[in-house]
Amino acid sequence: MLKRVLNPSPKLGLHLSSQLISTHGHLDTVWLWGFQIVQNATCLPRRSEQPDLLVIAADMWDEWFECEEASTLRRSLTGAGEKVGGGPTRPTAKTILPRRDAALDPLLIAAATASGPHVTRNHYQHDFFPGVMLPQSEGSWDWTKFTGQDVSTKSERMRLTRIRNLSAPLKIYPRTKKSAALPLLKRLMSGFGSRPLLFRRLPDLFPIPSPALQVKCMARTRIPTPHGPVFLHIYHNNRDSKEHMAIVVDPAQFSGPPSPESPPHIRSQSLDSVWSGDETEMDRITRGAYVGRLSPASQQSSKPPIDSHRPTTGLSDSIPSPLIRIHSECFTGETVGSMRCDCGEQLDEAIRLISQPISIPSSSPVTPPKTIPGRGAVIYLRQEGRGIGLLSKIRAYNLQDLGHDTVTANLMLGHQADERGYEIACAILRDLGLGNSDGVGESVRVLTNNPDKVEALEKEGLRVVERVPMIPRSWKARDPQLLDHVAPLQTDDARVAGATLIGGGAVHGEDLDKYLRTKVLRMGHILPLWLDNPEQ
Ligand SMILES: Nc1nc2c(ncn2[C@@H]2O[C@H](COP(=O)(O)OP(=O)(O)OP(=O)(O)O)[C@@H](O)[C@H]2O)c(=O)[nH]1
Repeated sequence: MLKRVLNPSPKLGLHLSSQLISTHGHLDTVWLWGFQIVQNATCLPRRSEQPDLLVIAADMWDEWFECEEASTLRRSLTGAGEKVGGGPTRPTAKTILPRRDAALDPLLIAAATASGPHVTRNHYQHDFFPGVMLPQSEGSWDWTKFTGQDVSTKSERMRLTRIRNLSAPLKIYPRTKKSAALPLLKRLMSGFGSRPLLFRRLPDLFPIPSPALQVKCMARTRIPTPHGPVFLHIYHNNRDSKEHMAIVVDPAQFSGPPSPESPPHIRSQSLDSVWSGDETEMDRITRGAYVGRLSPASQQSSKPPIDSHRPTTGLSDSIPSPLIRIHSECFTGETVGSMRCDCGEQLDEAIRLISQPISIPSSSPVTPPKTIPGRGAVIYLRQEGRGIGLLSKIRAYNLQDLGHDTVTANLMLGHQADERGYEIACAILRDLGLGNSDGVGESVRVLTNNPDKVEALEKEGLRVVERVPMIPRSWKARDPQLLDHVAPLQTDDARVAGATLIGGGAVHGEDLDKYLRTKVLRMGHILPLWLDNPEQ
């Protein structure tokens, strides 16, 4: 029954669930999960993600609300009894929208109801399905009806006209608290049939408590880099479907367990824990829960609780806190080698700085200082384009070429200047025993010029003992005095260029200068501004 009401076109719904969830992580908005319920009401919650949107034919409302599946759904969403909060309010004529077609078109529904203003008609065409414009492709908007006939038929011509209408130039919808896309939704739905549809965000219907954030390290492995070995950790979480990462620098782990005077190893608690009673040694080793360096001759799985999670209160004050960086994904800067920004360079520089050996002064004048390997981590968050996504960032670049700066370009596209969040990063840091939250774990030094980042970390309860600036390499090259700002200090001659940074060395150029100036002048980044012309 629920299936019939919510999903008049099961084939379409199934396709959406599987394809969009797997390939369009940034669209994990409401309606998708709504469609998941449609497919199988018993599959909730999937990795604790909750649906937000329910699409239902208005004339089926009463029937749906009374049916057994709806009760099950309500119970599974709210974890409470049947009549939660008196139930949803009855639809009124005002809130009912005319239906556009006999079969629901989830692509349009998605476009119209996903909350971001980035979801425009253009977005619908280009992003949801690569083949959406091709009538013959499987991605055409209603392939349940697709019979392979050519476009000379009347219905095909009408459909193509509709699609063309949708390709009007990009229009920016202001971001509002509720769905910014309602006007778009109304326009999309108008003129197609008369059966009314209801759109309801599930949180409006039932108060759904959002689950506490959890992160879990799914796998870890050793990666040799030009700066030394690192351990790459892949994390899953129950907030989004992205694979965030931690790049841990801690080569001391190759030399056996730490002594009581040396700092603890930086290890993931969730990775080292036992996942199930029947987990074998090989299972643990394969997912990276091993100690030392893995080789054909050395295969020792970690046995929880392992030493790295011991309290650090007895540690010598002369051992500096681990150096960390919270880095946001930048495909253009890190993979393509774009010189519009310095993100690729920053990633490389962060790993280099964290890997620098640490000199610990001796308490006695006769004993020489001790050197320990560098230690810390880069938390690599999949928040491309300061959280607006790659597609919007690319559009923003075109607006920048028209003369707008990075902040204005974001705003013109209906985004905020910065849409990132650091909750997941903090949870990952805690899992690694870093951040000294609630008195557990070490406090950290953070590599950044962005004061908002430090504030966000501190708000999450992490203890930041120092902000270490990141000076762009090209600026350092122009003004050797700037070298003083980087600690631990290394001259450029001693720097090993990261092999992953396309072109190596420092990024530079007019575009980068504009970008960096905007960061300082409009985003409050703490960076001694390099000006070619001090009069400017
Ligand atoms: N929207 C937008 N994002 C950009 C642009 N250039 C780089 N980015 C993104 O900016 C993010 C890096 O953030 P930044 O603001 O450069 O630096 P930060 O991490 O806040 O600060 P630092 O820690 O000092 O580096 C990455 O996700 C990049 O993809 C741009 O022109 N527009």
